[in-house]
Amino acid sequence: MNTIEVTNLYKRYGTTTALNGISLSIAGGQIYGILGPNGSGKTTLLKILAGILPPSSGEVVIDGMNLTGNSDNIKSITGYIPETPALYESLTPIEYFNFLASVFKIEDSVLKERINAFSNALEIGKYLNEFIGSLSFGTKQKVAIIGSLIHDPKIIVMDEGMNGLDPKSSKIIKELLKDMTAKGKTVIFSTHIMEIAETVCDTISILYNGNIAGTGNLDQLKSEAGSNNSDLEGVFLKLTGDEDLDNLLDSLRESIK
Ligand SMILES: Nc1ncnc2c1ncn2[C@@H]1O[C@H](COP(=O)(O)OP(=O)(O)OP(=O)(O)O)[C@@H](O)[C@H]1O
Repeated sequence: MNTIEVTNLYKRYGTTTALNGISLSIAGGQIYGILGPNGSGKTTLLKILAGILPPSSGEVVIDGMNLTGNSDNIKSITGYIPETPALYESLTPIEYFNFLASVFKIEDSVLKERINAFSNALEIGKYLNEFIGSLSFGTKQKVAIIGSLIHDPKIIVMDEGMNGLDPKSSKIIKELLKDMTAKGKTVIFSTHIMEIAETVCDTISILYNGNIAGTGNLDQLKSEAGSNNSDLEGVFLKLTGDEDLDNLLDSLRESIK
């Protein structure tokens, strides 16, 4: 069974159509990448999948539950890492994790074990009692990631969640995501970093102007784009309209000489 079925999904903000009737099937136990140029609808899609933004129309079924009327249940099985961590600056990470533990009813001993394991792996032990507002962007991102995983969610939704992480932490998170999918969990994440998408994702969907421009593994995307010799960047550019790239570069070079 697919963990997530999206059918004919639309999201409109006033006169802007951010998602233009997209359909997707996301099988469980895989890492699913959402790529797309700026403004193509990635954040909108991920927020809808995380149950924090209502669609305008269309159907989303997650783990057998229709999103409409079940967003609380869906939130309880989902961990969402936003593009920019929205954390309580006046709490310490420990206070923030304790708050989440009370929301998700996590036992003390389990909570302690998870905090220890995550904070050792991501090397944030010395910041656990500092105010979140005083932490660097990358450390806040680590706190947000730990917070989103603290209730052991079945589905992890990351919006450019590896932004700001140093190479070691990024490697640890990538390995952790692979371990999680090996245990049957599903990870959906957006990124602009082709290397991450290419090395981590089992399946990739490329969004363009609120539509799906292509879906599949790298080989399937290459044949969809008709560019068998390209890497993911080449495929991405092909599927998202690279026709005027040379003209844009030429006129830029003209203007800076
Ligand atoms: N709250 C909002 N109100 C009005 N328009 C919005 C809102 N959020 C997003 N949009 C618009 O919807 C479209 C899709 O935006 P979205 O943030 O989903 O794209 P994205 O692919 O995540 O972009 P980026 O790569 O820049 O983060 C854009 O045209 C954007 O301006």
